[in-house]
Amino acid sequence: MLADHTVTALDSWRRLPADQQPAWPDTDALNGVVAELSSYPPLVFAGECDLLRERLARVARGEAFVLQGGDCAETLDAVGAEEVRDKIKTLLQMSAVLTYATSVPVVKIGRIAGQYAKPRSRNTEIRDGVELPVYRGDSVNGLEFTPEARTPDPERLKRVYHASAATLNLIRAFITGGYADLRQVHEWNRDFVASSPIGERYEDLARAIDDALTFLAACGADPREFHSAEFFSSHEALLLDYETALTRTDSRTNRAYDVSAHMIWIGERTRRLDGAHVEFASTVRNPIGVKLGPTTTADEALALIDRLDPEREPGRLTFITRMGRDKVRDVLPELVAKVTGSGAQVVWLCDPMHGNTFEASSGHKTRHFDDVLDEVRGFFEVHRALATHPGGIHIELTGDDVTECVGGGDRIGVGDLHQRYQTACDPRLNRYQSLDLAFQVAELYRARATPLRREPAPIATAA
Ligand SMILES: O=C[C@H](O)[C@H](O)COP(=O)(O)O
Ligand SMILES: C=C(OP(=O)(O)O)C(=O)O
Ligand SMILES: [Mn+2]
Repeated sequence: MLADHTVTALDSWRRLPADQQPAWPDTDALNGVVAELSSYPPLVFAGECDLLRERLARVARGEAFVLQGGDCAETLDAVGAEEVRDKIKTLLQMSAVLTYATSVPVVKIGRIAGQYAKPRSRNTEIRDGVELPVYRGDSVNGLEFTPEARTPDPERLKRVYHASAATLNLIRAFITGGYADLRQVHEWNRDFVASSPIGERYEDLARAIDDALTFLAACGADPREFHSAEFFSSHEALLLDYETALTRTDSRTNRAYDVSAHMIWIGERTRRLDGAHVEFASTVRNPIGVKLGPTTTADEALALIDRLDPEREPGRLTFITRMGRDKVRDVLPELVAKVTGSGAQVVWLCDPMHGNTFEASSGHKTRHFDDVLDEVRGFFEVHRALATHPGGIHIELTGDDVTECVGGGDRIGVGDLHQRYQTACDPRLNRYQSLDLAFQVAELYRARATPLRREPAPIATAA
């Protein structure tokens, strides 16, 4: 179905400034790796990318909700079955909460199976007077603070390809092998319920889902309907050599697809209109996301639509806004109003993580659960006021019991951060905080349709 990679059409980005690319010490070595990757099989199929685009089109039309989540930075040593299962489990539990409470389909997209490259604020890091290149994700260099580990090594790109393939293989096995069967709602909670109020709240919901499934079965519904779920992969398309090497021309349509993931997104630091990342994304047919930070102007958003979604095709373009809790209510309304006014039908997601990062007194990079929730609340308020669709959330999370973000139902404090601070880059919500957030988002979604001001009902008078 997929023909050989044709270099020429896909290399138009090379003429343009490409921000955040590693300083690979040996260009020949990089080119050798790129040539090898270009001959590897696709990680996902073009038809699957099309399916996600159709699912996202429903979201753009206001008929479905997106849950996109996973690590800030995946690491090559965390591709075990347990790690992948626990992330999937967390996303499935969140999705069950959201689906049940919102009564709309939840499109599940992992930041997974390819999320290995990081844009950074600085090029170097100084520790005890020693200055080394900053960690840029496992596809570029190692986290360890040594000159050897921090030197970019293109061989890592091949390791990332294989790790992504292994992760996708596990995901496909879990999802189609019955693990995502809705009748497993209790199973996903098994190690959680006794110990926590959120686990208990989830268990109540799982019982309600069970009852609903029993009722449907009694009505004659086919239980196989609930056997598997749809799950899609995504990552930031940062390293353009890697993404180009994994781009193939689909022989059905003769269009190029980046077959490293179903959806790719452009980060806040690389979304410049005259830059290489926007150019690359414009040449592939996958659903595309763009992160929009607080300095984004409405004109920039409209120009991004012209570049990335010239045909105004619902599902093609997703704006992932990450304004910060203190700015979302001021900045987002104009963007949403002007984009909607232009007639474009984009998906709006809220990333409440990246605008709310701060350094705790302990020195840890962290986020407060209340700030995360407040940005989501602001996002819902803005969409409610404009009668537009709050399409979903984009979260950094893990299935592990980490202590990286403060607050939330289990009240992690700054003094607790050192206990299990395991992230390779940004602080993630742990499983408890993620489920907590899902319950709160579900409530916000349910309340979204309520008019802001209710006029008193007219009193009926007898004729
Ligand atoms: O994940 C996002 C960015 O890569 C990350 O927030 C950058 O962090 P830095 O400011 O520590 O470089
Ligand atoms: C780098 C990231 O975000 P942003 O581009 O929004 O800063 C990220 O999603 O990890
Ligand atoms: Mn991040």
